[in-house]
Parts: sequence; C-alpha cells; structure tokens
Amino acid sequence: MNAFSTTGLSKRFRRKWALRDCSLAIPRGRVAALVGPNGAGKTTLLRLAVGLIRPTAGEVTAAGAVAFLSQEKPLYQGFTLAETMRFGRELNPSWDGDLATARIAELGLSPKSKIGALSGGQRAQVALTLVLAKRPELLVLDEPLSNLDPLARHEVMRALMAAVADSGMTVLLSSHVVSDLENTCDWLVVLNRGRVQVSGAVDDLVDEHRLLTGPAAEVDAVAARTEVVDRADAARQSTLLVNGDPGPLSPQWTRRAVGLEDLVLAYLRSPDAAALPRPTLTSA
Ligand SMILES: Nc1ncnc2c1ncn2[C@@H]1O[C@H](COP(=O)(O)OP(=O)(O)OP(=O)(O)O)[C@@H](O)[C@H]1O
Repeated sequence: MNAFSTTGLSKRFRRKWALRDCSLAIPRGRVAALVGPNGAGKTTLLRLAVGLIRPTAGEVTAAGAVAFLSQEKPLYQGFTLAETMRFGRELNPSWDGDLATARIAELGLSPKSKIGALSGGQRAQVALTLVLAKRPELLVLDEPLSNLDPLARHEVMRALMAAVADSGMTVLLSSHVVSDLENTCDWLVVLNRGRVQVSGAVDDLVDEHRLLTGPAAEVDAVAARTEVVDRADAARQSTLLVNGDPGPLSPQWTRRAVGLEDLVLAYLRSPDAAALPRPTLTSA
C-alpha cells in the first residue's frame, strides 16, 4: 500500500517548469529521502505533496492525514514552550498532548522557556514535536536538518526514527546532507532538473549498483556490458558506477558495493541517467 504517489505531476511557474512529469510511489512506513541539487524541484514537490500549491498537470495522492514542516520552521519567538504547545492543540483536532508533553520533557526543556531563547537544535526539536503531535500518517519535512550542527542533526534523525517505529507513519524529507540519511532512510528519491532520476528502496538500489575499477584499456568493453551511471577515467585506470551486473571480469578489475552517497553523487553528476521503480515496486 502506498502512502504517497504522484502521476505525471508537473508544475510550471510562469514559463519555467519546476517539476516535469514526476511519477513515483512511496510505500507506507518508509522513511524516504528526497535529494537533488539546488533548484531541482524538491520544495516544489513537497509543497505539491501537502497541497500548498496546485499542479499544472498530473496528480498527487496521499493516504491519510499529512503534516508539513517547512524550511522556515515557523515558531513564534516570543511564545513560551507551553504557549506553543497550547497553540498547536487549538489548531489541531487530532493533537496528541501526551506525546508533546513527553517529548518536551525528554528534551530536558522547561515549558516556561521562550522559543527565542532556545538553540537552533532545540528549536528544530520543538518544531518536530509540533508536527509529530498532529499524529500524521504522512510527515513531510523540507530540509529539517539545515543549519544544525552534526550532533543536532543526529538527534533530529533519531527522534524521527523513534516516531516512525512507534507510529508506523511514512516520512518524506528533503536534505542536502546525504551522509545524514545513510542508515536512517530506507527509500531514495533523486530529483534533478525537475525530473525524477531515482525512486526506490535503498536496499534494492544498493544491491543493483556497483563500483568497478580496472584498466582503462578494457573499460569500453566492460561499459558496453551493463548500464553505466557514472564514469571517471584516469590515464591508466577507470572507475564505473554501474546499474546491473557486467558478468565475469578480468582479474585486474575490482568490484565494490556502493553506499548511498556514492549512488546519489553518481546520479547527480549524470542528469540523463535514471533508475526508476519497476512495476512491482510501484504497486508494492
Ligand atoms: N514561487 C515560485 N515562483 C517562480 N519560480 C519558482 C517558485 N518556486 C520555485 N521556483 C523555481 O522552480 C525551480 C525549483 O525550485 P525548488 O525551490 O522547488 O527547488 P529545490 O530543489 O527545493 O532547491 P533548493 O535545494 O535550493 O531548496 C527553481 O528554478 C525555482 O527558481
């Protein structure tokens, strides 16, 4: 069952297409990372996902209640934490006050603290508490880790993972810090120039791709046997990041498994390459 899907989703701002023909599906319970260079269309896709803007063409479907945390993390600096939580409760019929209270206590914050007196990391945690207490089935976050130090980023990701484990909700979050997404996100969507380049389960993508390094003299023959996503040629040695199995290689070649960061960088460097879900994944 998919928590979120788009079909042919496109958005044009005046004469510029911010998103083109985007079709993807994220199964329920996944923590999906949305990555792509500046201007790729990530914020546009997230705003379409939560209904803040309307598509120029195509459709978005989200199963159940959706909560959104925007890049700006809107919080009133002059409010205390208690006032912030009361405000959340009044605006949200499905507000889970126990969850909010427990999270604020866990963070070691006093309900009397003013938002303006909190650190960036603490404010991010408070903003996250506000959206988690809405008990959404789909939580959409636009760069929740930006402007946070490594420890605070780790803490935010840990809080998100704990919330997913407790509730079974689906998360879609954009980030530029791919290393923070390793070991936490289990679904990857790469957007580039307004188009979906990759959408799939991280485990499958990691299994399907590999890094091959070997003599430059043999690289064309190897490259011809599989789908090359990215290629780096030095005088004597070449490295290929491939999607698929090239079969047996001569002993001078080495094969290495790819990490999430290798994979993302390879696709970002090659905007025309694509690894899109097979029909079985889309209907999973
Ligand atoms: N309201 C708008 N009016 C006009 N153009 C827009 C608007 N919003 C986005 N765009 C354009 O659409 C394209 C995609 O922008 P978007 O903000 O979705 O990218 P992004 O991937 O989130 O970028 P970043 O990583 O820098 O946040 C950009 O070229 C941007 O200038």
